[in-house]
Amino acid sequence: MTPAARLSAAIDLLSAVEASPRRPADAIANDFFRARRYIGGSDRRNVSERAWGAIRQRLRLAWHFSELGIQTPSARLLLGAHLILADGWTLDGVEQNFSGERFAASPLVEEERALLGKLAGRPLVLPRMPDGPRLNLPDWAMPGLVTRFGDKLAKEAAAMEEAAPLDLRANLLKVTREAALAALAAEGIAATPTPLSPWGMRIADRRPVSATKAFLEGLIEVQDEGSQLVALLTDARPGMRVADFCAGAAGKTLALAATMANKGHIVACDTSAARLEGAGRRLRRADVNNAERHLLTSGDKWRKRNSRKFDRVLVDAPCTGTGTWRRNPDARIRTTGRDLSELVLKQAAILDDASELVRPGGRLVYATCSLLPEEDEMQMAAFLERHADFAPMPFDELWEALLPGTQAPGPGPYMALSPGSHGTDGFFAAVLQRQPS
Ligand SMILES: C[S@@+](CC[C@H](N)C(=O)[O-])C[C@H]1O[C@@H](n2cnc3c(N)ncnc32)[C@H](O)[C@@H]1O
Repeated sequence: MTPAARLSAAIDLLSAVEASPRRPADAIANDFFRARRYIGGSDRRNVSERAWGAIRQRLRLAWHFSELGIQTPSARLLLGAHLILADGWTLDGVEQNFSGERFAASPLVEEERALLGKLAGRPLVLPRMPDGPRLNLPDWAMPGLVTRFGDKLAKEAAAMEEAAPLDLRANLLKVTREAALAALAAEGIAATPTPLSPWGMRIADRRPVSATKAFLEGLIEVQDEGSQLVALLTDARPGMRVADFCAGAAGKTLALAATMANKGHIVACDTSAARLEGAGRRLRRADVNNAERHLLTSGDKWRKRNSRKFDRVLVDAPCTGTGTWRRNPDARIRTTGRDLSELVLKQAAILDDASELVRPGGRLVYATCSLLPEEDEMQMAAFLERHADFAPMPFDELWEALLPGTQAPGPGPYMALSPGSHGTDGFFAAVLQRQPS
C-alpha cells in the first residue's frame, strides 16, 4: 500500500471505531481487518498504529477541536489533527496524502483545511488545557483519581499512557517458574521474574506468546502481575472449598487451582455462558481438575444450597477497568460517569449475593481493576455497614505471611496497586473475614 492508501485505511478504521463508541476498539479492528484480508502484515501494523495513535489521544484532540468550535470532529479531521499535533506533520504533508488519487483519502475541503491549518505548529499538550485533557483523563473519573492519587496524579497519568509490558504466570501445576523461564528462553523469548508475584514473568518487548510451545502445553498463562497478586491474596489452600464468583474466562481460577495444588474444590461462577465456555478450554490446557463451572441465573437455587459453605469467596467484580487503561486506551472514551454509577450498584448487589456463600471464619476477597475509590474503598465501607459480621483482615500481616520481606502495596487495610507506583495494572483487593460463629 502507498503511504496515502494506508492513511485512508486508518481513517476508515477510525470511522468504524467512532461509529460504535460502546464497542471495544480492538474488537472493531479485528472485524475491520478480517473483512480486508488483502491488507498484508506490515500495512496492517501501520494502519493500526495510525488509528490507535488518534484513539489514544482522542480526549486531547477533542479539546483542540472544541476550542475551534467543533464538537464532533470527523475521523478525517481527527487523524489529520493527530498527524499535525502528535507527529509534527505540516499542513502541506497532510494535503499531499489526502490526494484523492487511487486508494487515497479525498482532498481536504476548505473548512477542513482551515481547521487543520489553525492546529499546525501547535503542541498536542498545552499548559492552558484543563487537567482532564492535559493528563489524558476523562472528566467523570477525575474526582476519584484526584482522591486516590492527590499530587501524584500527573505521575500516575503518565504511567497510564505508557505501553504495558506482557506479564505471564508460570503454571505451578506443571512447572516451576525457573523451568518456565528456561522453556521460554529455549523458544527465543527473554523473560524476567516479576518483582512481587512468586509465579510472575515479564516480557518487556511484549512479544506475543500464544503460539509458543510453552503456552500451548499449558506451562504459562498471560496474566498481569496485579491480577496474580489478587489470586495470591485469596490464600486458597489445598483441600479448601473456594468460589470464584465472577470467574469470567478463569484468569484467577487457574491461579487459585495452582495454590491449591489441584486439591479441594473450586466453583467458577459467572453470569456469562460465553466466558465460562472460554474458561473450560483454559482449565483443560492448564491441567486443572479441581474446578467446576457454574452459570449463575436469576432464580438460581445454587446460592441458597451453598449458603455459608465456602472457605474463600473471590469477587473479581465487573468495574470501570480504569486500572487497565494502559492496555485499553479506548476505554477512557468508551466508559462514562453513568457506567460508573451503574457499576457501583451492581458491585454492591454482587457482594451481597456472594457474601452469603462465606462460611463463618471464612474470607471474602473483593477485587477490582479500578483505581476509583467509589468502586474500591467506598464500596467496602458501604458493604461493611450492611454486613456487621464481616471485618477487614490486618492487611500488613497477611501480606508479610504471603510475601515475606516485601513492602505491602497500599496505605490502609487494602491492597492498592497502580501503574505509576508498582508497574502493574491498577488493582484493588480487600480481604474480609466473616466472624467465626
Ligand atoms: C473483571 S471480570 C472477571 C475476570 C476474571 N475473574 C479473570 O480473572 O479473568 C468480571 C466478571 O463478572 C461477571 N459478572 C457480571 N455480573 C455478574 C453477576 N451478577 N454475578 C457474577 N458474575 C458477574 C462478568 O461476566 C465478568 O466475567
